Amino acid sequence: MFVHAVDYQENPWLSKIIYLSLIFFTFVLIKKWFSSQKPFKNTPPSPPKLPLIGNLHQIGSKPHKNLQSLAQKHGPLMLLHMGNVPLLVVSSPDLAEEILKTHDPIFSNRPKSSVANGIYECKDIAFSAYGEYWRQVKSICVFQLLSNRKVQSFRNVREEEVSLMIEKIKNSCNEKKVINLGEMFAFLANDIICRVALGKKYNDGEKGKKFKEVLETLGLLLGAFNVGEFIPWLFWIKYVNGMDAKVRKVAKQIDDFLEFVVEEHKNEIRRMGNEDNKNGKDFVDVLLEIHRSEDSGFALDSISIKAVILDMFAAGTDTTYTLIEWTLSELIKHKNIMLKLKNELKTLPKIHSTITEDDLEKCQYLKAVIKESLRMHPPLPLLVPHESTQDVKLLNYDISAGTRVVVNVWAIGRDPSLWEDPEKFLPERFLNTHVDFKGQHFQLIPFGAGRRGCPGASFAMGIVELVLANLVLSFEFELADGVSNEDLDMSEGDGITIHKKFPLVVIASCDSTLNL
Ligand code: HEM
Repeated sequence: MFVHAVDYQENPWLSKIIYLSLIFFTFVLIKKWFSSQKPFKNTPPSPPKLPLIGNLHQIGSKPHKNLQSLAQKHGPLMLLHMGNVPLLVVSSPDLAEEILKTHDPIFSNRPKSSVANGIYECKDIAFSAYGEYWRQVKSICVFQLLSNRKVQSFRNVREEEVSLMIEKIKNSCNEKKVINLGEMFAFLANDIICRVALGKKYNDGEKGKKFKEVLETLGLLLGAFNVGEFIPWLFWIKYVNGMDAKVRKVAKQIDDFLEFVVEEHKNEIRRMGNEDNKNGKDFVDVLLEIHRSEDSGFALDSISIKAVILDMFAAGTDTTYTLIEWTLSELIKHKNIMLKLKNELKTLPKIHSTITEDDLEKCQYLKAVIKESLRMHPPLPLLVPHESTQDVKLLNYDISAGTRVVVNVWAIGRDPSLWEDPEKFLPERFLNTHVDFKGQHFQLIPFGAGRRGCPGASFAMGIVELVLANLVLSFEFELADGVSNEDLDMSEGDGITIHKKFPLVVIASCDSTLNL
């Protein structure tokens, strides 16, 4: 076969056709290139970003504060780029409602966390992907572990543990001992959750003590920055900087302890012959019952049981104790508010040596104080990140599937267009209003809202109200080292849960006006 060379000069039409085809082809290529670079999407305003890292450098150690400053410049719906990952930052109640109510099903996924994945393969409630598995474990949590009836059934546990703590503080009064209340609240929250979830405190033995320490490490790891989650080709850094090894170690320690607890429960049930013979079922009992039950229609395997139990500690301890610590700190700092609350507690129909939960229903000022504390010091200032599963429009902006979303609850709580004097602690603003934290009023959503909202709010409130009421009624507090109460340092620490930077350390004296 022989192909002739074409003489273009002899055939001018052919050269024109080739020339036009080339122009057309180049035009198509350029268009394609541009559309792959810029999909002509109307994306929300973004701060300028750096190559490779995007806006990662603007997050800092206090993300809620830095994101608030950025939102003040770029608006309440802002798109950042964390390396390769788009991050939508929401800082107004209306937009929070769009995410957590109007488009809730689209935004109910969680981004994959390599730490949670390394512990129980994200089979817990907080980190599992939105889907059938999450729906099943969340519904077990809402209806069988943390329902109002179940929370009520643990009332004696709360009252006993709070009484024990009050006794401990009373004993320190005579000697004018300096006490670290921050630490006491952490032990209290942990002990209550231990008894409710595992059936006993486990704080005497080595295993229990170690578990508390391991949980603290887990909290740090969950809050630690893992660059590989944002810049995928840097995935190997976690192997070099020791993060992967730490996660494996913590995972093993957690599993050793929870496996031991679950086995103990199984043995006890075997000994009794039937789980129904057991008085007062704890969470492990309830989960084992579902595991065994054939008609629940859901296979709860042993990893899921341990993952759900772990969630109760990881999500419930830190958040609850930090709220108690911030609220008491605000009360100590504001003498007039402390007095007003004391007076409300003293007017309860009957003063017991300790207040019980029945009395608390009537305490409107106590409830207002706690709401004000949640407004100013939401324990999780950025909610837990959500992730969109479909493209969606918000305020006419295009939001792509796979975008991470954080709601800056802290910034909403301090927005001067929503709250008068937002930097002042004024519980009165919550008297005579219906504004509550149960996920209906988007200016106050410290527990989130919608499908992914916190299932532990009433459990936590049961503890927080009881502790504060008893402390305020029973004691006067002064700060150690002669610092005046008004000068109490209210700086925030770092981490996903915001604690006080310096724990609340006080000298307590028994309130002389009470006949205790
Ligand atoms: C003052 C105490 C507490 C606060 C402020 C709090 C706050 C929150 C927040 C903001 C979320 C994420 C909501 C979202 O993603 O939109 C959450 C989720 C969760 N909380 Fe709480 N929480 C508290 C106590 C508790 C307690 C005591 C428990 C259990 C004993 C608990 C269990 C959970 C669980 C399992 C989730 C995950 C829900 C899901 O992803 O579907 N929390 N909490």
